[in-house]
Amino acid sequence: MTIVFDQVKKNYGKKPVFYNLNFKIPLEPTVIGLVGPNGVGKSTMLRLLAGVLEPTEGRIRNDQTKGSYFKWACLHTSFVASGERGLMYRLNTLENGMYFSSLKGISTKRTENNIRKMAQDFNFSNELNTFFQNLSTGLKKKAAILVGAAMGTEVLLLDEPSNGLDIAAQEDLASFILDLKNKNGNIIFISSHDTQMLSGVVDHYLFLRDGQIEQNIEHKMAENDLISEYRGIYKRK
Ligand SMILES: Nc1ncnc2c1ncn2[C@@H]1O[C@H](COP(=O)(O)OP(=O)(O)OP(=O)(O)O)[C@@H](O)[C@H]1O
Repeated sequence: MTIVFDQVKKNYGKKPVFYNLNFKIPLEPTVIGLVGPNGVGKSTMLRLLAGVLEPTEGRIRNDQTKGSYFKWACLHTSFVASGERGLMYRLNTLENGMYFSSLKGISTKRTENNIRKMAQDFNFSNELNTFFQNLSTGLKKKAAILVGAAMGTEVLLLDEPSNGLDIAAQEDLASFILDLKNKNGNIIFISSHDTQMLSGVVDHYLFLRDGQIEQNIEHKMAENDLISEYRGIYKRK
């Protein structure tokens, strides 16, 4: 199964973000890093993949599905927003998991069980019953990632997942992402500026520039190589 971008153009009002995106992403267990400077379109790309945004022109499709991409994406992708947004403030993490699963028509019991299980690996078990509004910034981030992952969709879309996490939580996140890929077979897209986290987990990089994919690098990179590549592409000294 493959997600295909056919001549995708995306504007906000008159402002173009993507001009003419043509690429294919095979849906196999992998971690894909979206990289590029502020404002280049990483979050927009994740939202297009999630079906939250529609292309202004062109089409996104799944090569195995006849219906609309939006319908497929609702059931098969989970988008975890950056910042402290994303979950319902007056629900705890278990309740949030059940709430968002019911919106997607996914088994709430399965999500609840997944959250309890995954929380152990993610060092979050003691926080499961805390209202989202009462969690710290980093713990809100963890809660949102946990809920996204526990819904069990094949594709997980993480927007700046390591922002606000302390050092131990960053390590938890990296091993959590690798487990999702290796044990659950997930396809994980990550938008991030965190070169250390990226170099630890990413198998495939998409460098965005000027409304296009400037470089498509299908292998892991050590952090120094990633930074050199970045400097080369964006002409940073
Ligand atoms: N809802 C919106 N309405 C209008 N313009 C928007 C909207 N969302 C994003 N933009 C603009 O689209 C461009 C791409 O934004 P996007 O958030 O996708 O970039 P990004 O690469 O994720 O940036 P960052 O690294 O700062 O998070 C930016 O110029 C931004 O100002």
